[in-house]
Amino acid sequence: MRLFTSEAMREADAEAVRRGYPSLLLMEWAGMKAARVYRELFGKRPAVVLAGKGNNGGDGLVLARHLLLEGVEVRVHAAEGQTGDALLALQALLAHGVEVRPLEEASFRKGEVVVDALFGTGLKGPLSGVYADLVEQVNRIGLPVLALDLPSGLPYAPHVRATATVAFAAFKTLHFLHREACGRLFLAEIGLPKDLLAQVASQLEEGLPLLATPEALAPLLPPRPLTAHKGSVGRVGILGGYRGEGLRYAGAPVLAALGAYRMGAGLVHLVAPEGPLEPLEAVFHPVPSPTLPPLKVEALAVGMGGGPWGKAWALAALEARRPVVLDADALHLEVALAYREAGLPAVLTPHAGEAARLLGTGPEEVAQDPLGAARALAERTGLVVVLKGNPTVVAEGGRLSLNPTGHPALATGGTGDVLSGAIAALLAAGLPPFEAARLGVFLHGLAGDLLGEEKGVGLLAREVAEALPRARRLLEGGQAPWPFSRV
Ligand SMILES: NC(=O)C1=CN([C@@H]2O[C@H](COP(=O)(O)OP(=O)(O)OC[C@H]3O[C@@H](n4cnc5c(N)ncnc54)[C@H](OP(=O)(O)O)[C@@H]3O)[C@@H](O)[C@H]2O)[C@@H](O)CC1
Ligand SMILES: [K+]
Repeated sequence: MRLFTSEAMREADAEAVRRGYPSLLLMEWAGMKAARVYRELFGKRPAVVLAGKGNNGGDGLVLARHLLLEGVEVRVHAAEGQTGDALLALQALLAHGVEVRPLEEASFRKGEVVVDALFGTGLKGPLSGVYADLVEQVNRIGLPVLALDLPSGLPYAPHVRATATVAFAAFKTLHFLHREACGRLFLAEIGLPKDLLAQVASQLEEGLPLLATPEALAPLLPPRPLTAHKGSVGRVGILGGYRGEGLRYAGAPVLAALGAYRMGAGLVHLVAPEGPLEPLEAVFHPVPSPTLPPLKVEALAVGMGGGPWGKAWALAALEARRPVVLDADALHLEVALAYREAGLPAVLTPHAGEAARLLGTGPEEVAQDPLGAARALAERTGLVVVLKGNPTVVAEGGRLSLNPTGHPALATGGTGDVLSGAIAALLAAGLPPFEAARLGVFLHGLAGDLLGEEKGVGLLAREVAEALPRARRLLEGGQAPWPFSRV
């Protein structure tokens, strides 16, 4: 599924009009579908609708009319100065005898639901003055909020924090970059000519990001035939760990090994300094320094807990000439460029801080624009980039994919090591790096979701590895939960 930008959405709107499709019909459907979501979530609770003067406000005025017709008590506060379709929506509402009061006089009553129809895709900069005050008041007041198309103010601050958001025609990247502000997500089809969105998406020079959906990912799962044996389904080498200068990183490679096995690896070779013999299922290659012993593997994960050895591990692993996941201490520009030079498929898995170091910017800049940062790093290195965060972004060249799974409980030591091992297992099973990264990230996030729901905060990384088979089975069985509902 493609995620639209505001510009792409405007282009879709314009293309519909060029084809002779009346835009008022789109607005009518949008308001009607939003009213349907309102009734589903809030029944007959009274509504207070806040409408801007643009088309987002127009959608809100249509919703007000539909709620009214269904017997819901509605109060409306609207900005002045509607034109075009929004003006027609206002006239239709006034014809029902509804009083429309100024936005400045907006007030809120106990038991009401706020409908946020102030701004959608047409917002051009941060809110200020009366709009900023209103949005802050809505957030403070604690009533449930249904946002139309986008929570008003996004991507800037302040913005509405909604209970639920109904996206019209397509999801926008903002919905998945700001999940917390959107609440529950609904996608409303609003009657655009059938092939139009796909046509607009295909014409854009800079491709639209993908959303990683169960539908797209399930077919990538490596098959497990009856004849499978441990040498036929992917063998993984893990190179990591560090011992010296009063420091010892022993756990990270073990967690990566668990991630690989739980993602279905047939055999894991663990190359690490002398340490605990875990997991029992691995083949151990204790080494006194970062070197590459002869290994029969189809893919490698390198760098977890490597500390000052990280770069040496990564450069040594070049000799294996296998697809590789480069994580943590192996993340250096020089290393990435060496893999590119060697023509070896590699997946880099930085968090915001590591990505900032590789790009020569600050973590704040990366967090502000994760799509741009992931794309820039993928272009600079020529490799696949998994920029970990909420959401995690996977990039390869100009291709971008946002991941909708993942739980705040995953923010704990070692979960990144599990992810590296899991992606390496998928590489070893033969998936191309972009696909291995998308699938690994999705299942790792889903494992976190399952555990987060059951146990809440306080997970151990090894538990995330243990939950990977359950996540995989849900995806295989077509039961991986959708991150949204359609109306
Ligand atoms: N695409 C589709 O297929 C369909 C789209 N639909 C709907 O249309 C929505 C987009 O509508 P839109 O383009 O009219 O923009 P919208 O979000 O209402 O805001 C524009 C207004 O905001 C103002 N304004 C801007 N920045 C500001 C600021 N910082 N601070 C203060 N004011 C600011 C700006 O003022 P101006 O700059 O023009 O003076 C203008 O008045 C979309 O989200 C969806 O809900 C549906 O109806 C069905 C089909
Ligand atoms: K809105």
